[in-house]
Amino acid sequence: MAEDAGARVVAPGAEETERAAEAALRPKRLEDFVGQQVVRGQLSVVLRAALSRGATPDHVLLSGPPGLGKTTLAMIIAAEVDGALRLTSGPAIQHAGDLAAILSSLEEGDVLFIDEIHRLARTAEEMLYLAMEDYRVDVIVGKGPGATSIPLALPPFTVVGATTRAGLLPAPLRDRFGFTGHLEYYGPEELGRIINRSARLLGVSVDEAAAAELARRSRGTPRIANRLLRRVQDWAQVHGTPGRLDIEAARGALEVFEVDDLGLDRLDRSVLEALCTRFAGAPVGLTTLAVSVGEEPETIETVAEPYLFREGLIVRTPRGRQATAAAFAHLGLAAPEDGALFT
Ligand SMILES: Nc1ncnc2c1ncn2[C@@H]1O[C@H](COP(=O)(O)OP(=O)(O)OP(=O)(O)O)[C@@H](O)[C@H]1O
Ligand SMILES: [Mg+2]
Repeated sequence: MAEDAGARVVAPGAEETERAAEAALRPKRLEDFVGQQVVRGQLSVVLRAALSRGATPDHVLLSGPPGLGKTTLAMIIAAEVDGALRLTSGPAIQHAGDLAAILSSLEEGDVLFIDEIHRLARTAEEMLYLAMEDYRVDVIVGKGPGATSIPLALPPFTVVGATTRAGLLPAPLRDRFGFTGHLEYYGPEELGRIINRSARLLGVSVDEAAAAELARRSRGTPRIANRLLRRVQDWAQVHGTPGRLDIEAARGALEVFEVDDLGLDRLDRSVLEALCTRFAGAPVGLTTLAVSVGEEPETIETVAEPYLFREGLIVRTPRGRQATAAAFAHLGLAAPEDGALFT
């Protein structure tokens, strides 16, 4: 999700240059992880049970839109069970051999984090099934007809998979995770807590009104909340009092960086505009919509749509995506009167 994050301040993807800033704000333990009550509670039981049994915890799958804390939770899991964290990702594993090399170097109690696990190569997927279920990997030695496969036993370890597209995971892979946590968008109160925590870590003071304004406009996403906070810090540095983030600084930064009243970014708005204006409120297929706003269908589906659905700005009908009356209202447009709208 890193492609276009630089262009839009509220894009939920993480950019390379932002990694350090993000790492500094990442909670390290489960108790510092704000919100996600359900997943946090479930994970806490899974981890504590394993710890008290002296066993490695079951494999964990984390799914949800970008920026909600999947990578953060993977790191927390490793810290909580005191296991070494090994990081890789679906796209980084081009061949089964790449995965075999990683698996055969694992040590007991390691936590293997596989980001974007839905993009794993098919051959690697099959190898992973075996490794997750039987703690075994078949290493192929030699080439052609003379190649032989040598089974290698692996020490017990935990796979933590992360995906923005749980629906794309083949069922056999999904079934090998003992626990699946679905991360949901955060509410304003939780985002407010995250903003206050981050401000403390950044050594700036943010007043209540400013924190509330940022929380409301962070698109339910901690990554965006933290990013907006840093932009407000910039604004205060240039136009206000350095280190003092008040409502004026918050509003100033939000205006400069074009974050609208609902926290929608340019992509969100261009999706809404296409649905409301170009297609006049009629249902539109995903591919047509993607072409119309000049983005990949996957980006529309994983980055923009989940939040627009949640906010009731669009609905999915059997004939495609459709803008709601709330979308027309948000754009300041009159909704069509012929009852064509879904809601
Ligand atoms: N519950 C939380 N409490 C505090 N901070 C959080 C929380 N969740 C996420 N963050 C912050 O948001 C940032 C983004 O989180 P993270 O990288 O874990 O998202 P992700 O789900 O892995 O996103 P992606 O799908 O893009 O990989 C982190 O830097 C972290 O500081
Ligand atoms: Mg991540």
